Amino acid sequence: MTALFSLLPSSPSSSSLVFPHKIPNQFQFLKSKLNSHFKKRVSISSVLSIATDPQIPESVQTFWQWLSDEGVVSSKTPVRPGIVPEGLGLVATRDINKGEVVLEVPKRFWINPDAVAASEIGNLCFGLKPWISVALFLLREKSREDSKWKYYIDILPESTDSTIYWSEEELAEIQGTQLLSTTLGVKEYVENEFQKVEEEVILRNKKLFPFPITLDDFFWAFGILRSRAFSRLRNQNLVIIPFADLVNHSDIVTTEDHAHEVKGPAGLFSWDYLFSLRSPLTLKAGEQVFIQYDLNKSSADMALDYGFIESGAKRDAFTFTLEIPESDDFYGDKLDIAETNGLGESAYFDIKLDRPLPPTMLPYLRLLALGGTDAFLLESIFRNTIWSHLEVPVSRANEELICQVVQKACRSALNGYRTTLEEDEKLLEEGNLSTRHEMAVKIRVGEKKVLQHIEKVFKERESELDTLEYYQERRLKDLGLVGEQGEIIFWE
Ligand SMILES: C[S@@+](CC[C@H](N)C(=O)[O-])C[C@H]1O[C@@H](n2cnc3c(N)ncnc32)[C@H](O)[C@@H]1O
Repeated sequence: MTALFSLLPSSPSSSSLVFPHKIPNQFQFLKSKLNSHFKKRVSISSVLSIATDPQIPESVQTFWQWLSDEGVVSSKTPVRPGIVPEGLGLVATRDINKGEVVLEVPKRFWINPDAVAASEIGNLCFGLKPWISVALFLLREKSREDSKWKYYIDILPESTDSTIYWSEEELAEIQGTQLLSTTLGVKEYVENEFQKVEEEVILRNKKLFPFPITLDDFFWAFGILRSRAFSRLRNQNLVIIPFADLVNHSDIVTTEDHAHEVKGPAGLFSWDYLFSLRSPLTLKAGEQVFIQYDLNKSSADMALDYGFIESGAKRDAFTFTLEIPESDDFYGDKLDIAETNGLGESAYFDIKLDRPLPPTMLPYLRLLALGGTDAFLLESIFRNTIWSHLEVPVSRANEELICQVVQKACRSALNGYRTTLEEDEKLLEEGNLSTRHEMAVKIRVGEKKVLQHIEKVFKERESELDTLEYYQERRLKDLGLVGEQGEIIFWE
């Protein structure tokens, strides 16, 4: 029965990827020089008040000083960097109103494909995927003693808890999950892209890349992009904004429109585009500024991109990948119908616990299962109306088949985990898990709950098969051949 169509684990998203590493600090020898350089301006530092905070690492103080020298921050800036549970973060220096601008960063500091194009490696990067060109740019700037972004790059983390940085042993904790297959897919993707760019760009341009770039370096850059780039600005799909990227995420924030591109003063005598960040929350002095990174990301997306997940089940999800097999007798017709209705040979359906099934999932399932005495619906005369027929049950056999196949797929996915839901819940209750282990268990719990939920939905549907109305009855009704009570009307 399952041969009718296949249910695959979610496909690796080609979007996320990363890896940690330690790049030796090539700038150590400059430090004493820089320190004396900055000491001369202690008065400005104390106005900006972070030099007096012993918790703040020297690199962050130097970064702050640089922002001050460049006119990006001043004594009026209502936030400063702080050490918070999420690593570095932005802390209010005075009470801040909801919607108030907390920082503005001129375009000349943004790191994006435009910055790459305008740089020495612009020509080399022409035609590369935007993220790859920005990754190369970041790595090159990281190695340069005279980089404009040096003080910013110095405060970037070596890694996050993203699953792409996990060891084999840590990954074993997510065995059977979609997150594992996505993570492995992403790692393979990054490795392949690295091999290509190493051969075609890095090794052929030793003058511009005179330092070794390893796969780990490339993963580092990739991870920085996945966890820090802003993507929803006007005209900007991939942009790193130094300073603004210190802002952490909180699920308390339920809107996403905090970042704006505005035109404004960007120095003493110049105007430029500014990245402007507004606080979505009212804050008291000393409280942390938070934003919402992405309302649509699942827990697995968050784990992969940012290396953390929220508590609570609202991001728990399972992606069903359905596919019209080429071996299907009606492959061509089904593909045509799917494509005419905005779907394809494969279709992905993200299912969440508290949400109804995606609206096109049942029609697509019914299409996949269509055959036998229902196959007449695939004939070309039905082509304009077929989708509306698929939006409601087609026949008992068709509906029964989809119920059984989906339940079977859920059970098989549930059997792929090393632990049961009960065992996972006990582990969480007992506590004492490392950050990554806890994340792994929560991901397993989330996926299993969604799978059990889907199984239940289709089990209930299967129990209602006798009460559903199918195509033939609807057709008879349309023709006036069935009465109000469902009785067939005969004529003398
Ligand atoms: C845009 S950066 C924010 C600045 C970052 N905290 C730092 O130290 O540089 C995003 C990263 O911050 C951390 N982060 C942000 N929000 C978090 C949260 N609510 N819980 C745990 N970590 C968080 C994660 O490591 C994430 O990859």
